[in-house]
Amino acid sequence: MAAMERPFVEIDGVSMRYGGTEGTLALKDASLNVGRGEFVAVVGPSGCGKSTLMRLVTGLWPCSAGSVIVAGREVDKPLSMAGMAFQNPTLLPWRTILDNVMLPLEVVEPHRRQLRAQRAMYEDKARKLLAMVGLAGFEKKFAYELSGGMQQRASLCRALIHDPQLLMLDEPFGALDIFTREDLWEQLQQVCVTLKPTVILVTHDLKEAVFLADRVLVMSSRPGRILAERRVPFPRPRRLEDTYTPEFQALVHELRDHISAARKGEEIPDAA
Ligand SMILES: Nc1ncnc2c1ncn2[C@@H]1O[C@H](COP(=O)(O)OP(=O)(O)OP(=O)(O)O)[C@@H](O)[C@H]1O
Repeated sequence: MAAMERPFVEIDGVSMRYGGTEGTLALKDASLNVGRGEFVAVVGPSGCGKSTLMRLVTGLWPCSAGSVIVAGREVDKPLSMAGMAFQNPTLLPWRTILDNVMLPLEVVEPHRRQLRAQRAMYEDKARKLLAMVGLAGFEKKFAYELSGGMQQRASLCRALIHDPQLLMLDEPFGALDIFTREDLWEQLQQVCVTLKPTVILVTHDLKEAVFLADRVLVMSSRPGRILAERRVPFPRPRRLEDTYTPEFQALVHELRDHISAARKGEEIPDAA
């Protein structure tokens, strides 16, 4: 039998308290693993610690207890290998869209070293990513000239430009209308099928979680920990029409029941 591959992200017994011993306990004894190339969605009640979990995995905050290991290494500083996109696209207003997308290349090695000599190659790559999300022709525009959805697509390209092995998405489509959001789900799915990064997506949208993820993890109310997980059995590529099937809707409802129970501090016994 082939040896089991070590998970790409290993979170073991992590606790996190903001603001000293009397501060807010955001996470308590949270554990989860994510396989290399796996797409995991994290859902849960508001304020349960989802964004905190993202900050720990990317090394933006240290954990108070437990360990976070990514690609076999303990995370003890910000992870440059991760690509990140958040609810707010945070594009720099004085840079063109192309230059915004290329920003991580100025920071992350080995790209930083190679950028000057290979600028044309990197620009070509940025253009291809922009084209993949429907932004061909907008390279020289500034953020204020783009709609919110277009800015969000550009921020997704910026998260992907340095071929991140790990993609961390914290409600990246939360501020968008449903049509733009669904459009971006399909584009993100396409990007993931092509580039195969390991992805952790935080979302409040259960349909989004089931459409995109290989596995959905449900967190408890604060202090957060993983209460339940569901593997999403639907084959890829998934189509928006699939979201109307009884199987898809049943899974969304099951996750909703878990979150309702979590909000009341209850736990649904695992049927599996
Ligand atoms: N910088 C901070 N300082 C102090 N407390 C914080 C800080 N960031 C988050 N918290 C607290 O930690 C808890 C978890 O916050 P977090 O943002 O991780 O939750 P979340 O699940 O992402 O929330 P939401 O779903 O509403 O976005 C909350 O009670 C929040 O008030």
